[in-house]
Amino acid sequence: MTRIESVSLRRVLDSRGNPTVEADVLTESGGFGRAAAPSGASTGEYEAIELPPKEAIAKAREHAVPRLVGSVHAGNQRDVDAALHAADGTEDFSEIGANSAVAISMAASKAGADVLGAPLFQHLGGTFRDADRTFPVPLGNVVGGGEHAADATHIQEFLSAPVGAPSVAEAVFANAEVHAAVADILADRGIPAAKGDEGAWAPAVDDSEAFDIVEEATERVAEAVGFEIKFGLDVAASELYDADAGVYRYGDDERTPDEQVDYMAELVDEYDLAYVEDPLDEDDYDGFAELTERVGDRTLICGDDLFVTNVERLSRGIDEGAANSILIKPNQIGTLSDAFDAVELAQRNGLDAVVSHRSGETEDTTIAHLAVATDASFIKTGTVGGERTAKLNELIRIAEEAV
Ligand SMILES: C=C(OP(=O)(O)O)C(=O)O
Ligand SMILES: [Mg+2]
Repeated sequence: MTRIESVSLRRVLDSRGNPTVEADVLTESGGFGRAAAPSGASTGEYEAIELPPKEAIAKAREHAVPRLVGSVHAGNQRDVDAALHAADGTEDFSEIGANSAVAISMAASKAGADVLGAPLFQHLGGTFRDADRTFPVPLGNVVGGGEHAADATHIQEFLSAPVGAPSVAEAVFANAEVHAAVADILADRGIPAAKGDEGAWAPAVDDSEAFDIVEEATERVAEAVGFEIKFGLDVAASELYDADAGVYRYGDDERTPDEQVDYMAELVDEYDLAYVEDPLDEDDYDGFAELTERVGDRTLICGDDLFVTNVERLSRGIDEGAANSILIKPNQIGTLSDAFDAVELAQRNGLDAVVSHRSGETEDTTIAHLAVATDASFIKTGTVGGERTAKLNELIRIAEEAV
């Protein structure tokens, strides 16, 4: 029923205006799925390899498409993803490109769901998925800089976290209100701001003023909506770390690794942060472990560049107590099966999963379904902008359909 009849690949635009890979998968019974690869800017050193889209498409047409067409069933995601690995033959998808792999993997999952007539979250989550389970809380990027905007904050993302929201929809709307409140506060202070790659405000303020602004915005909106809104960070600390000098650079200020751990722990307590992603460099398992030991009982310490959705790096992190949550980005590892394996390993060991977009995105909504299917605690997918609201609006629809 779900045997693959054709796989078409093309270049389309992502939200930064760069070309990316889009895949169409058609089954013999007429099931259809389409998906496009996102793309990071603050990419981790250990991520699967993204090839230039033209090259990724040519290689996938040569090696992957012949293995899939006529032999693999789109409804069996493990078989699809095993065929992609076999076609590639490397550890990091450097032959066909993780961008081709993830586009095909996600498109096949949608074609499988289409044949079944099931929503994608149900196809991925399985028939015994508990309909009563809670939904992921959306983390909304409201102020940011780093690699996502020039002349803005050093910390890459300040994330609104509406942890007390009674529903997904109210959480999504609250994040949009925090984004708007930030704009009002910036205007009151006479600070002009453009937006960064993910739609967050990117003012030329130092990080301490950004904390002040985001704290005020979340408090204001929490009071108006009547539920708790905390906030969190993606420090993206690998981008701040100067490995030669062994220090983190915040403009002219620098912090040693020990000072960085202290600084992060102080921020958690000063602002009651709900979430801290990549507080340390991607090679610093020890620093992650120390910080998790100090504040992991009251916040999530999340590994993005540290784990890159990779079960081997995650296993080491579990052994060493580095982090109590993992960021899940399917394109970091290349297939949905690999992403699922990372979620399962994390959850079996008591870590939270946080499903995430990339800074370069498309209208693709697969991650909204993935977050619900895996019972992820949080989903990080921006606040405003069409490629971000595509996922947020899909979450609202899923929540309506799933009850
Ligand atoms: C979404 C992120 O940014 P990018 O896609 O640029 O890695 C991130 O670092 O979590
Ligand atoms: Mg990150």
